[in-house]
Amino acid sequence: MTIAPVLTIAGSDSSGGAGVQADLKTMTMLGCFGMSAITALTAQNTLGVQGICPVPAEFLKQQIAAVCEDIPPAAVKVGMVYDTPQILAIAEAVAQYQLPHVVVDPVMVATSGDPLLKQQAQQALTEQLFPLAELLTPNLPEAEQLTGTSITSPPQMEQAARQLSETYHTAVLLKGGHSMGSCNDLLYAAGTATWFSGQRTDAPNTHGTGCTLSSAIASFLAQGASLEESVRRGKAYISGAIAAGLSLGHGHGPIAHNYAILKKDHIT
Ligand SMILES: Nc1ncnc2c1ncn2[C@@H]1O[C@H](COP(=O)(O)OP(=O)(O)O)[C@@H](O)[C@H]1O
Ligand SMILES: Cc1ncc(COP(=O)(O)OP(=O)(O)O)c(N)n1
Repeated sequence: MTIAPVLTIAGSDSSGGAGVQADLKTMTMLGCFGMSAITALTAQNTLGVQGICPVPAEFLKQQIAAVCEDIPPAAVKVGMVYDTPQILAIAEAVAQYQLPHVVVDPVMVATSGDPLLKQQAQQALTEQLFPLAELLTPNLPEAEQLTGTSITSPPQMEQAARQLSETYHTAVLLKGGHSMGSCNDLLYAAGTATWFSGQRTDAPNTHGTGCTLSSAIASFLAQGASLEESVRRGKAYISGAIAAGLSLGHGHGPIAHNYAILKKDHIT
């Protein structure tokens, strides 16, 4: 029996909705073998982030080496990274192990408003990590911060995705979850813009949607799908997991990663 191994390099979310926990659930549900190198422990729930305990860069490197020297991943998702030494360690590992299909979710601030990346590390993230990615998956606030522009319309989304793609020589999926209307995402790859439309589910429970989408795309890439097909299937998975209507916690609750095997009546 063979199964595509996928590595997530990301932070731990104690409440299980985002970060490494969301990534491993996603990879498992999509038929991959999930592996992890943890950048930070967060004390977090649906109301916000109460604490962050970063992992030393040397130990992060040791985790990545332990995985790559034994079970080489077929794709890698990079999520929350905390500081510049961690970013340099990841960039070094990507080069050293020639890691394939690197999907970088530029997590800067949680939806709760809590910062997850040290402010001084943004330059290292864009200069060291972005150019190594096959795909970047910013949300609208992240794309606004990265381009220094305001993005409030589909043409502005196209302009921003193109700017990021040309600056960092990589494909960009600009996610529309933070827009007011439909949840349409834009893939800009090799000079071509492709829209992936999505109906908005009118519910506050979207904790971990970005983590889930990026690890779903990495999972499909690991299984040999093209970038466009991976985004299409990732979008279908995230839409179903949100629409399932899981309701947990007192704030922005998590989504149902295992919706495909749950009976609707059992989702509370
Ligand atoms: N309420 C919603 N209904 C349907 N899809 C959503 C909703 N919120 C976000 N999405 C989708 O979830 C994915 C993650 O997007 P987004 O929430 O913008 O990212 P992030 O979690 O990084 O802030 C995108 O495909 C987006 O369109
Ligand atoms: C440990 C950890 N990593 C990433 C996030 C951000 O998750 P994301 O899916 O981008 O969005 P929200 O959950 O903030 O809506 C996180 N919260 N924790």
